[in-house]
Amino acid sequence: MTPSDPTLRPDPLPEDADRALRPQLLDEFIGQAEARANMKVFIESAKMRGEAMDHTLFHGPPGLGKTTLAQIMARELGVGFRMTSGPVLAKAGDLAAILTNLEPRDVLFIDEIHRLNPAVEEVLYPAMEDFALDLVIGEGPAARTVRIDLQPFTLVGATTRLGLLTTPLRDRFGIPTRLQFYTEDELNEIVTRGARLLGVAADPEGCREIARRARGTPRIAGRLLRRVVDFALVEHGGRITREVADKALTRLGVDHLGLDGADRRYLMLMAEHYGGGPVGVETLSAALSESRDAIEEVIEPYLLQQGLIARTPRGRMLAPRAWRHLGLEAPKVPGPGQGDLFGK
Ligand SMILES: Nc1ncnc2c1ncn2[C@@H]1O[C@H](COP(=O)(O)OP(=O)(O)OP(=O)(O)O)[C@@H](O)[C@H]1O
Ligand SMILES: [Mg+2]
Repeated sequence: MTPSDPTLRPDPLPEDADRALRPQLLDEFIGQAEARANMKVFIESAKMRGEAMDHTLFHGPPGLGKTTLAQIMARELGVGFRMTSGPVLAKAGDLAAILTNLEPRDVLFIDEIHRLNPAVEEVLYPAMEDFALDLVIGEGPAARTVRIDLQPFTLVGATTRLGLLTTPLRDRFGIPTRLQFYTEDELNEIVTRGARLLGVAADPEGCREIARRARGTPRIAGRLLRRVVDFALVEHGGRITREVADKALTRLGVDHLGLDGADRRYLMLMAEHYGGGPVGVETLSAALSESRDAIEEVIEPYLLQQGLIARTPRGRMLAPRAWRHLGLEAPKVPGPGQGDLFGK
């Protein structure tokens, strides 16, 4: 396969420094202790057996390390890494071309696997199960199926929306792995390591402040670190202290819980216009001019994890913690349907 192949898009790295901060080996990867310990065993076992590792599905909110772990897997297994994504694979033939070009035991990474077109997904079933490709030759009554054997390979899928995967696809992954938001301590380690790799002087309290406000997400931690470095260099003599981090993050609109402008707009809308809910996601999407996907994949998971909102069958609701965070008084008389949260 040549680099000009449209299905082999380059790794989406927004900034060069991203590459420098990306852990290369399982032991450098901080956090996700449970997933990492399991992966270590599965990788070791596959190497001992000399077989392709079982198909693995990473799911969880954006920026938690799905792509990074897929690359680490290939490196630790000592096999090739091929990368594509659901929306890029338009036709069954696109995927067939990639599959027939794999070397034995290669890792094929399909990002956004919930966005595969159904015709492409059908090709994947026999490929995953039997390492085979079923080609239909001819049309009408003369059509017949020819089976082509593939090299054994490991499919690694990544998705932010597990619920959108079809059951047959989901069932074919032997190792489904959910990635969690990172703890403040883990992010602190990531930020400290990042500062070291970027060669900037940073106080422990400075790193801690960035970690606390990174929304549980390594990608955000890396981005905030780079912005704080900018402020530190230009306005504060180059050293990251707690004060510098706090000033920089406040200027960037990141509050003490790590919420950004989009998060606060979401919470304020619910508080000011809907009395704390329940509000349907479509209503929120229209009022905020954000896509429903962005709301469900990017904004809500962290707000839910932080106990700022709750999902109920009738829609989203603000939790008491969100009212306190916004500095607003929660309505005294629960609105209709608020019994779920206020213990009616
Ligand atoms: N455990 C970790 N330790 C250090 N850095 C990490 C860790 N996990 C992720 N990162 C960094 O965070 C960034 C985002 O990671 P990655 O691209 O793997 O996320 P993702 O889950 O694939 O996100 P998306 O869903 O948007 O594709 C990368 O720059 C990576 O270097
Ligand atoms: Mg990714």
